[in-house]
Amino acid sequence: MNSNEVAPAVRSILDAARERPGGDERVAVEDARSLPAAFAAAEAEGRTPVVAEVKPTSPTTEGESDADPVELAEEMVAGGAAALSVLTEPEHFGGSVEHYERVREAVDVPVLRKDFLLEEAQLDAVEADVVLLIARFLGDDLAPMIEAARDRGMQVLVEVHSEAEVERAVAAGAEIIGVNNRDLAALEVDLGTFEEVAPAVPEDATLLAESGISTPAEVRRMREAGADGLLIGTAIMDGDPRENTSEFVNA
Ligand SMILES: O=C(O)c1ccccc1NCC(=O)[C@H](O)[C@H](O)COP(=O)(O)O
Repeated sequence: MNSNEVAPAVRSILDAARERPGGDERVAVEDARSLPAAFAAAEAEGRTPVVAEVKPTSPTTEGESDADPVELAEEMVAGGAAALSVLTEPEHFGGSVEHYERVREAVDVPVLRKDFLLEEAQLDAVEADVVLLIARFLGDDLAPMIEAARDRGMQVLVEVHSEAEVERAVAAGAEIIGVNNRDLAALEVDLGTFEEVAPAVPEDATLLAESGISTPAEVRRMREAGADGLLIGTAIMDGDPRENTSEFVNA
């Protein structure tokens, strides 16, 4: 990976990620909650599968939410979220592993650990149902990181932004794939990215559309393009998280 090809904010995120320590001991997750099963259950109940994100701030957000992550998470679940995503990146997103632990303890849906993981030991910072691994940043380390996460009992969401990255993700063994509409080189969002890249994802993979989804019409657009589920942060955090989640779930 050439970190010069990404926006300065992303370079700063990666520099911080390289410095972050791992856990003291190897974790083993015995009771990981299945993300595909949670999506299937939502579908069976007529809900659009939404992964609602607890995202206190970000490089593209003004200000920082000081709301309690557990209260936010409970509101999102009450609004019908099939799963949650919790930022554990502290420097640029206001997240923490403590937020993750408290949220996972408080809810019974699968919880994605959203971070910029670069080293195997960083998987050991907290027991997680699902971890995000970003194809662009892991290069040849993608397959060993997927294996290391699975060895610990975690599911893996592999994030891609192009057809070439889909091919790499599939070759590395990815079964849950998220197409990020946010270009990490320029931090611009284009929902056309999902429409362009989704056809390259194998039918049997669980496919998520990530980033920039801000209206029910955009949820429907992503679903028509093949999304099994949607990852939505900013548009749920902005205002009433329960009402916002419910609007997307019932899109
Ligand atoms: O959200 C950002 O500003 C951001 C900047 C740099 C790298 C990653 C970033 N976001 C990470 C994410 O994956 C999003 O939090 C997630 O997909 C939700 O996106 P959104 O619904 O647009 O908040």
